[in-house]
Amino acid sequence: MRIDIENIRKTFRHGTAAALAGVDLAVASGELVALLGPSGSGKTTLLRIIAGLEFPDGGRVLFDGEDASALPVRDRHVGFVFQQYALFRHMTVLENVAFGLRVRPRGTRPSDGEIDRRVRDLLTLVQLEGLEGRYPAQLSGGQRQRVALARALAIEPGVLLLDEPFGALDARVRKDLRRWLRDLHDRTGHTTVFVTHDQEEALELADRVVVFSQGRIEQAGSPVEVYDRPATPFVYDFLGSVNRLPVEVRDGHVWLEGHAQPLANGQAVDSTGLFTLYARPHDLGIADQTLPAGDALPGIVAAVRQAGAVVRLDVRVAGLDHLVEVEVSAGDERWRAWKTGSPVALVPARFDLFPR
Ligand SMILES: Nc1ncnc2c1ncn2[C@@H]1O[C@H](COP(=O)(O)OP(=O)(O)OP(=O)(O)O)[C@@H](O)[C@H]1O
Repeated sequence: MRIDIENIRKTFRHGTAAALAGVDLAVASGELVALLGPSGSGKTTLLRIIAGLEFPDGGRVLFDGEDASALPVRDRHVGFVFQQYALFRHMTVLENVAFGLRVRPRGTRPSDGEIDRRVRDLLTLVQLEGLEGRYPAQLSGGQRQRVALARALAIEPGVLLLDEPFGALDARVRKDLRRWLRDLHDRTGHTTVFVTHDQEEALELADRVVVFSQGRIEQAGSPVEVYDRPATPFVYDFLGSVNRLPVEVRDGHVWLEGHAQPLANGQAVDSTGLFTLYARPHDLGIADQTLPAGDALPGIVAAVRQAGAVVRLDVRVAGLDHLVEVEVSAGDERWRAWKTGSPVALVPARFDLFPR
């Protein structure tokens, strides 16, 4: 099922600012989309509006081109897993998953045999065969999440909505469930929208990441797009580490304030004025001292840390009140020669400039 969200606005009665200040988003049928953003940015409100648990002040939600804005939850055919809608404690796994089908009106309710067959198929799909008779208290956190997903899938929804589905679980289980959910999605092809404030979860799991800030979409794009080509300083900061350098652009070159040597290895820049240069630690190269340094920024190594396959350096640059973070591959053997106090020359291989 395709979802179109058109100019959705919502202000809560006691809220000071708009929870959603005009949001447009199209989710293609079968797409897996992550809504990512800091706490309070409006992600859950949008998910609840898609589900029909909340109504907007303005704007429309369309399912497959049909206006669903006025439809109540039960007529939207959405399956959802919200943290506050926990499993029923007094029901077994089997009963929990069957619940959505059993409460259907007589005319549309499948037979008992059909419900049983469907529930057992789903438990196989979520890899919980053999646990049908257990109660939620007798399951691990990850198993409970999978029961909740099976329960959401049981009604054969057109859309699956997940609010921080793995939020309360430890890192290891989250990682396993993430891989499992991606696999499940690829097999079932449900249009899925999930909310997370975990960047890694969004980047690893989703086809498309929608970054929220203060009730607005900052950027929507593939994980590679939002990570490698952030549209705004906010997206740069929110998705991973970034260095910010105060620079001036003149004569087609980038100059760090107070430095006589241009930066950026001769890359032509056509604007002029004062900017902040944004560069990820792994996009800052270290010039080989045996070659002419070219346009590079001299600095002194303040710390070297190896973390598995990467090596992180903190570099002190004259005139900057913070250290510059650089990341190189541990496969680059040069790092073994770098010690605290070593002189190095930084070259931003890839960067963005935002006006100050
Ligand atoms: N029922 C409500 N009544 C009043 N204000 C609300 C209500 N629900 C949400 N808000 C406010 O709307 C804004 C957006 O909240 P929302 O829950 O959508 O954010 P979120 O991005 O999902 O955050 P989190 O990651 O913390 O869940 C916040 O300022 C929040 O305080």
